[in-house]
Amino acid sequence: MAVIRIGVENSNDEVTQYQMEMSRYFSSNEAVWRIFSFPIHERHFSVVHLAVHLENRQRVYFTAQNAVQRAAQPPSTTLTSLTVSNRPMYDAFNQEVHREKLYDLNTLKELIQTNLPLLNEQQKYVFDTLMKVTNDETGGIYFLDVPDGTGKTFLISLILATIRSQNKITLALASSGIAATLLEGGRTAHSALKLPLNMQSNEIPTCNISKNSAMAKVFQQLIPRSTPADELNACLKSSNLWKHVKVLHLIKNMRVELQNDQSGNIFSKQLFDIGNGKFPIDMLTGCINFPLSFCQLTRSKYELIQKVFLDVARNYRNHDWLSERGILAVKNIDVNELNFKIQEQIIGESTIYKSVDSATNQEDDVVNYPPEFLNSLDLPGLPLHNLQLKVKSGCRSIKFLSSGGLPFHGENEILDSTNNGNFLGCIELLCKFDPFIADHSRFGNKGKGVPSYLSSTTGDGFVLLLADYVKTKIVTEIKLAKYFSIIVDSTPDVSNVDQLTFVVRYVATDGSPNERYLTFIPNCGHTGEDMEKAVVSTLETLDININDCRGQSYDNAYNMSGCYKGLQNRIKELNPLAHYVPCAGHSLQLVGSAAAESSRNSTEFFALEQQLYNFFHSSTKRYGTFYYLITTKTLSKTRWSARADTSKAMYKCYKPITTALIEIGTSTKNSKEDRLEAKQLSEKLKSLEMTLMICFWNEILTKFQDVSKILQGENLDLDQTVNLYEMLQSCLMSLRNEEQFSTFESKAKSMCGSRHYKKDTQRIKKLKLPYGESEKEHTEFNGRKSFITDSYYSTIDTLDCYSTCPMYHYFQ
Ligand SMILES: Nc1ncnc2c1ncn2[C@@H]1O[C@H](COP(=O)(O)OP(=O)(O)OP(=O)(O)O)[C@@H](O)[C@H]1O
Repeated sequence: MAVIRIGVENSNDEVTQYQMEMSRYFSSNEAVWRIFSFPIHERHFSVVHLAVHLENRQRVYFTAQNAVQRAAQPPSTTLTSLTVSNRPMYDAFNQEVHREKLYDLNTLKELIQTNLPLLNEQQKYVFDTLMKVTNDETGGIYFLDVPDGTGKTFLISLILATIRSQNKITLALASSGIAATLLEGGRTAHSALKLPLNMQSNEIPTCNISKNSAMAKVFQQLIPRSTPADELNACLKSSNLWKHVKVLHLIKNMRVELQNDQSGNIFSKQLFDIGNGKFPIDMLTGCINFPLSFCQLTRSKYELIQKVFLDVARNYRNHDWLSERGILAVKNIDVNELNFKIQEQIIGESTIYKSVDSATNQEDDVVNYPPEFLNSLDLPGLPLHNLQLKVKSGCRSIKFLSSGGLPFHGENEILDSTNNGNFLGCIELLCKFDPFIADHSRFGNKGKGVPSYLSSTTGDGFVLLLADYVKTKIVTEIKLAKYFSIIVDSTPDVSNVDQLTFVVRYVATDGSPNERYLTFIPNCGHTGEDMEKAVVSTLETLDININDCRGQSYDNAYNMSGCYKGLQNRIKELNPLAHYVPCAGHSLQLVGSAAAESSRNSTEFFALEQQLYNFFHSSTKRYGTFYYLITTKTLSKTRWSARADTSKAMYKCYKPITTALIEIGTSTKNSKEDRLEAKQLSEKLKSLEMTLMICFWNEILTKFQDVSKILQGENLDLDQTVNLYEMLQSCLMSLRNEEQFSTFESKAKSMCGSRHYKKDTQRIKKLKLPYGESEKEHTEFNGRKSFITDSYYSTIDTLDCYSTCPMYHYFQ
């Protein structure tokens, strides 16, 4: 604890005493609090522990150097600054004057015209007295000694309006924020007079009241450190100033007068009597005893809740019922306790929402005002840091829809309309089971300009909040993990906007590998340089240090993998430890694509697959009759799973497909073109070469597909990748022999019924021999041998080429 000691000359100097003990803050509120002997407002205790004294938050400003400098050149106080003519002060003054002249004169005049004739006799007297001294500019100190309900707010508002309507300035100041809100243009005294309460910019966050100043003398008078009797003597009425104060009274209770509320009248008188000390004091406890006629007293908070909020579990949905009742409490702590007790009686799961508090001036104040300190504040007018609520169905629906990537909105945003989309549909469904949300939904969505929790704007806001929350969580995890790798790829979305998908991988603190999507970057360009800018700026925005990047994985396109201008090399120039690993799944697809084009028979085989797909899908009738024969997937260059599915379907349903094609080709119910196309397809399909291709590719693609699926798993490591490749390679190589080919061949022959290769049944072309070569020197393969060499082996060799390709070495 930092203690500032000030030399003592007068032992009765209360200000010094306090400064000596605790370095506490002083204000007039303190005086009033002590005079009245009860706290007027929880957050307005004038004796406040400085941040300097809060545990673990010490702020010590004085060092050996600045203490000397401070003594030589003391900083100017708010008051002394006023006397120095400087530009900022002048501007601030003008601003204040301007602010006070902004009132709408017509509205003020209307208010005066309406309320002035309503004043009762006492109010009129007070009004006339105060307006006279204002107009005469004679001035004075007036004390309005009035009990509650006598119309002081009504009267003061009228006085303020009258002065302001004359284009004059009048300040409505109150010691607490709540009191200030009751008056038009009302402000707290410390805000309007710039009393030094700003602990952010003020290095000495105490009142600048020097020991011998006039203000210190006032404090000495007001707050003696003695017996209650001394304190009474020191109250405002005993002050020297009091003889200059003119006291005005209002007695007539306007609430009773206007509403004819006699119980209110009795209560008001009783309060008055308490104030005047007319209630007897219990000698044992020193407290006053309330008479039995004083209100309806309850013995516990629970009983009070039962009396005011009877059967709240059922009635809370009735807003009119709710708006008629409330429990007032002096302290926020009691208000919160009552709230929780009432809430407990309502059925439903409650959720705690926490505020996100941070100092706006990130550079300096983050240290002085840590979140723990900000969260500990219990400010009037603001919810607590921990807010417990029972409304969440709307948020849950948003979470459900966004996690499933489902569209939210429909053609309109009207509840109970058929085309209002998934979100309002969910709400309508919830309304059937949750009475609370059903009750809330009766406010509906009134449309533009009327805020509603069910509007698309609010919904979008929630989605953004959820996205932000998830993103922040991922970034926090990355920072905890420290090292990470990035995966980036671009692809056009459904609206044809090119999106760069940004994914990170990291090992969480529990040792599990995590792969998380972070963001989409639209239209960032396709060159390595463009991509580099996008990646670097994204990491910067997310406050992730690129130096902690240990890996990069992209597809094998040149702009990504290029060893000079590719993204991988550019990132490596920034951080040499960011090793590049090409996408294993993508490498396999590329090898597969090359193999599919390695021989004429392979190309024809995949073309036939596509033709069959088109043929069956082009007619709904055909599709309806034969849908079970074919896969619904069209071939894709990059998605090999589609090819694997189609080949499998062709292999498994070879017989039914050929039969169906023959049926279509011979039935006169079909058009000539369809019959012709079906015949051509069935002939192609029944050829020995195509049937061999079906058997062979089915075997290969099934293996590729299995490996590809494992390669896409998020828990795969590089060792496993290399093992998988090696396994696939040895599988392929085990197929590369005539014996294995014979197995495929006999299977194909039994499937299609044909025993001959096309080449063997065709007329042998006469060869054009180069000059000097004889026909004997030239060996012509038969159909089988040609197929093995040109199609079977060449496909296997192309597939095997990954073992020599650079990607494979990367993995190794
Ligand atoms: N002369 C008047 N004519 C009509 N209504 C009046 C008059 N004076 C006061 N009222 C009404 O009486 C009610 C109580 O007045 P007001 O709130 O000004 O009293 P108050 O002394 O400030 O009360 P409290 O001490 O409880 O804050 C208000 O509804 C106010 O509009």
